[in-house]
Amino acid sequence: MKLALIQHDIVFGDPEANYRTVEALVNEAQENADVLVLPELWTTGYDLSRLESISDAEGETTKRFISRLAKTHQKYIVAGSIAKQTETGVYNTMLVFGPAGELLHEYDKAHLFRLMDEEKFLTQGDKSASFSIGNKRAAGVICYDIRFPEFIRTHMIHDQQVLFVVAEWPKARLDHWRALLLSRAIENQCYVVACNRAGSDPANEFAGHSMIIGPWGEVIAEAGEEATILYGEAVLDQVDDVRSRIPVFQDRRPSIYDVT
Ligand SMILES: NC(=O)CCC(=O)C(=O)O
Repeated sequence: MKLALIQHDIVFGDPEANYRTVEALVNEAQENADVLVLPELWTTGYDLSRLESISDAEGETTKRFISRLAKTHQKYIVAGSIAKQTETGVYNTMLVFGPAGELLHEYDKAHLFRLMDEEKFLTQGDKSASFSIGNKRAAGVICYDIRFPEFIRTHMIHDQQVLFVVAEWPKARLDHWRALLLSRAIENQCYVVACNRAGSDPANEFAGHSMIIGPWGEVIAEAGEEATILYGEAVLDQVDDVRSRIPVFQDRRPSIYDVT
């Protein structure tokens, strides 16, 4: 699986500008990738107080836009997340498209991050984060979700081999970002493909440092702080090798774990 992680600087509260940037970057990145990944809330950034006017009704505009790009280039696109307006509230929603332009998966961020006021403007979701890319099982979560190992584990126990993470993770906690991603990869013996944004908004400077980590915890590729496209490859058969070397999934004893 050849990957391209589009770590760009999001224009605050300006979906049209962000569509233009993402189209150019997808056109560039697709030449060297099978799967392209975008960051969290890439159409609006964290301009949460204006979501009434700038969020996407049912995600329809973004769905049409990404579907067209996926179909034109015949690639998978893990299209980060967007602010999706619905009758029950605005959700922070991940979209995944296949190479025929088909919507494969939609996931609403389950854990809202109070430090960035998400709970004041967004509604939390409770859908599954698991999906398939071709015949490979995967899961995809959004930023703060990576602080909940029990949530990630429930999405890795059915033979999922890769965990996608899309984020707007601030520079102030870069060390947490790296440690949490490495831990999720090592404990779940899976690839972690994590796309963060670059740049800043009125409240935060963001960390960049998108990462591709292998199932043994090895860093396959890591970006710096600046806007860039990070390329790398995931050899998914290696997941089975690692899981047979240290059979963590067979050795689990869920009957003695009380996480309630
Ligand atoms: N956008 C987010 O969910 C940020 C999460 C974060 O910064 C954290 O420390 O957790």
